[in-house]
Amino acid sequence: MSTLCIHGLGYIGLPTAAMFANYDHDVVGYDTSEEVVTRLSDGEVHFDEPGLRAFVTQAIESEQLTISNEVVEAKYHIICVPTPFDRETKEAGLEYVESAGQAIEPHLRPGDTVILESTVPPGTTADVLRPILEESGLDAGEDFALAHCPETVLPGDIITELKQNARIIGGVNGVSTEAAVRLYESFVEAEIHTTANATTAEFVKLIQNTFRDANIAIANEIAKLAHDYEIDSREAISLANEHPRVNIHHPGPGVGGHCLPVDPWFLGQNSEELDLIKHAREVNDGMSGYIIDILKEELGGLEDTKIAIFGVAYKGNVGDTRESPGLKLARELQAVSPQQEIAMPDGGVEVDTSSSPSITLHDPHVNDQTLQLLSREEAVDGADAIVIATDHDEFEEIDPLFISRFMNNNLVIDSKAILDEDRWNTEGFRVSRI
Ligand SMILES: NC(=O)C1=CN([C@@H]2O[C@H](COP(=O)(O)OP(=O)(O)OC[C@H]3O[C@@H](n4cnc5c(N)ncnc54)[C@H](O)[C@@H]3O)[C@@H](O)[C@H]2O)C=CC1
Ligand SMILES: CC(=O)N[C@@H]1[C@@H](OP(=O)(O)OP(=O)(O)OC[C@H]2O[C@@H](n3ccc(=O)[nH]c3=O)[C@H](O)[C@@H]2O)O[C@H](C(=O)O)[C@@H](O)[C@@H]1O
Repeated sequence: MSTLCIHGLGYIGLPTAAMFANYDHDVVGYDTSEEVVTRLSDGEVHFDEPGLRAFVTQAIESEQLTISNEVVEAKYHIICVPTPFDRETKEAGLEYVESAGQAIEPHLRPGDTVILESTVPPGTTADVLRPILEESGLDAGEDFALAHCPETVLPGDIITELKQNARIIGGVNGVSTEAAVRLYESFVEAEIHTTANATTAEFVKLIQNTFRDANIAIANEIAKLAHDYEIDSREAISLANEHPRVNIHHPGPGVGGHCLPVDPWFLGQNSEELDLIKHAREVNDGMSGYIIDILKEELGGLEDTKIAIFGVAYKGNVGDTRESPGLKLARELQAVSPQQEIAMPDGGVEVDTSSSPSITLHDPHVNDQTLQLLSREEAVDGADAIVIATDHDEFEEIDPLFISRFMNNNLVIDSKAILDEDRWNTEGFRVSRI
């Protein structure tokens, strides 16, 4: 069994480190964050993912996985660091990939293999990471192997998908590809596909998420069309999907997470050819505006209203709020009424926010002190409308009769179509589905 150093112990690196360790490799998990290292060393898993705590504990207790704040020499280095998205430039930040490369370079030995798992724009492994590693005086493909092996696991089901998803591996040459394949074969149960080069593997990963994003954009546009024809978009989509070659996804409040809304931009980072893909992004980003229009129409305007948003996680049953549609909706609602500047007698200026809708947030899965999340009852107290923005299981169980006692008005926008509409109607609610 091989020695491995995993760089970055987040949603991807930590389960990957534990997986290799539980398959008898000697793994050192390295993270630059002192907090992450300390918490993991104390046996605490710092984010919410089903089954992960026990899986990591098993790996640490068997002494196959060690948590460290230092990079070590290893036969395999696997890079799972963030690739953040710059909303202004719409580009990938590669600074963490670069610093991981710089940290590996002094420890690199002939015969070692470096694998980049982070999601990156096409060309990153060959044009950004390779030159940094070659500062060591060793040649990629000759003295050490270098490959990209993108990660495709679904948050909420990471441990199962790590083993069961097909892998795409592309090295800077055939020897590099083979070295990476040999490693992943130790636990991957699905097929391992190889590509001509690392850039193809990077491209494949990005078009998978781009396809899903564009498909959801079609679903969102269908939902808006169906609304105009006064028909149920979900029923129509489900019936359309009875065709053997049609698979339309589900409409909703927009597309969240740090992958689907971001990867289409990574795909176009070094090309001028994004067109339909860019438009699909705009359709998905426009869903918060569409919900605001429904709220305005149903409430006769938003002045002095109170809107409760249920769900600020980016999707159901996770606690991650990156690119959250619920939070985007809250921000846009707060900006709906232009705040009036009032000239004061002393010559100063005050901002009158009295006409802006007031927003409350509720999410049983999110634990973020900065968001001022409220309990279910506090959030709906005096509210004119509830917007269900995430399909958490808990929301399906909400008792409309109980909720109605607190509310000032009776509107519910169910953007995920998870409520029992008849039951809510019976208790006097007007339910509008996306
Ligand atoms: N979370 C997901 O669902 C998926 C993520 N990805 C991709 O995987 C990559 C990692 O994503 P996440 O695990 O979600 O990120 P994350 O933010 O959860 O974790 C990244 C970790 O890397 C650490 N780190 C930063 N720079 C480092 C360095 N130079 N050396 C060692 N550690 C360093 C951070 O402290 C953090 O703990 C990203 O490119 C992401 O797009 C791919 C598929 C799924
Ligand atoms: C092609 C694909 O399924 N990619 C997955 C995706 O994970 P992620 O959790 O971001 O995906 P998701 O479950 O589609 O959710 C993204 C967003 O899309 C929304 N969503 C999803 C499906 C749908 O029919 N309608 C819809 O509106 C969700 O509510 C959420 O806001 O991106 C991950 C990644 O690349 O990080 C990748 O590993 C996962 O396999």
